[in-house]
Amino acid sequence: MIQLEFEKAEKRFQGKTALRDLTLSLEGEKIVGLLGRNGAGKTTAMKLAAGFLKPTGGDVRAFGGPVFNSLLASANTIYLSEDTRFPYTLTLGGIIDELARAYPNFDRGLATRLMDYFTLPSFMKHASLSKGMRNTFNLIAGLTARCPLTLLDEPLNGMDAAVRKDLTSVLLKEFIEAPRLIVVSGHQLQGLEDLFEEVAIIDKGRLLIHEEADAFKERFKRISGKADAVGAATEGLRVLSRRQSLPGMEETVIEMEPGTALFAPSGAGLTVSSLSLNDAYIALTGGMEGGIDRVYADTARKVKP
Ligand SMILES: Nc1ncnc2c1ncn2[C@@H]1O[C@H](COP(=O)(O)OP(=O)(O)OP(=O)(O)O)[C@@H](O)[C@H]1O
Repeated sequence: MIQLEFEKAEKRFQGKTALRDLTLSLEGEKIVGLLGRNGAGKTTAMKLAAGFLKPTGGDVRAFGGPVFNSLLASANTIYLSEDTRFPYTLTLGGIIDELARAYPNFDRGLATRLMDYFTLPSFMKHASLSKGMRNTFNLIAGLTARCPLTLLDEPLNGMDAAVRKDLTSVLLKEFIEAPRLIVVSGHQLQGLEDLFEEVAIIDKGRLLIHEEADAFKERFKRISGKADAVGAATEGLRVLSRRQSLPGMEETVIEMEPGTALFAPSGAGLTVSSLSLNDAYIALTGGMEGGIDRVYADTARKVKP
């Protein structure tokens, strides 16, 4: 069974620690969402998993050993991001030929049909594609290579809504057709959320949470209503954000301990709703209390930064 393991993995770049003490085990055929804000360390973690970077501390292992400098790991892993470039001289058709030579499970017929569907002419050069087209081609290549470990870094960046929707379906169909461990990283993964079996959240270079996606989502609730009623219902709970929606009205996001239930008295006029996975992780990794409203309020009141 495929297993990707980070054990106290650390990556420093000239004094800057991008990732620290990351211990995370991803196991089996599933789609995992690796989420985090800008600069959290997602790409660094993905590149460590791909064996593109050498950890400066700890270990990253798959296929029976450390992935860095492992030919076995390279042959069984594919990493693609919007920054992935192919040799300038190759056309898209030429890249498909090379991928078919490199990856034994590569489904060339499907890759070609998907390229036709997404209007990616095989005579075009990769470098002349638009950002969205390049990412679409990279995602098609990454999925049809059918590698046991498939690492997709921000795969839907730059795509329009229709293409995002279609490629989300491709991702699901590909997983059903050829189950494998697919790790999808990003910070804007709307549409993909329902495909994740597990989520791992990185914040400021550290692992914050690794949990089943459904259990994770269930723990976050948005409670809105009259400010005093919201305050009473959320007393003693972990409040992640609180904002005034209208004068006297409040909207609060809370995180509950696993296995606990929320007591919201009926008749208090409270609305309790679940959060999307995206909203939940944003609330969890939120910056300053009060959000952007606070910046404007402080600026208006001339509070020193
Ligand atoms: N080659 C490098 N040299 C110096 N610092 C780096 C290098 N690569 C990444 N970093 C730093 O490491 C941190 C994590 O970067 P990383 O690209 O992994 O984040 P990310 O979560 O993928 O961010 P984003 O969502 O913005 O792409 C950032 O502070 C970044 O500036």
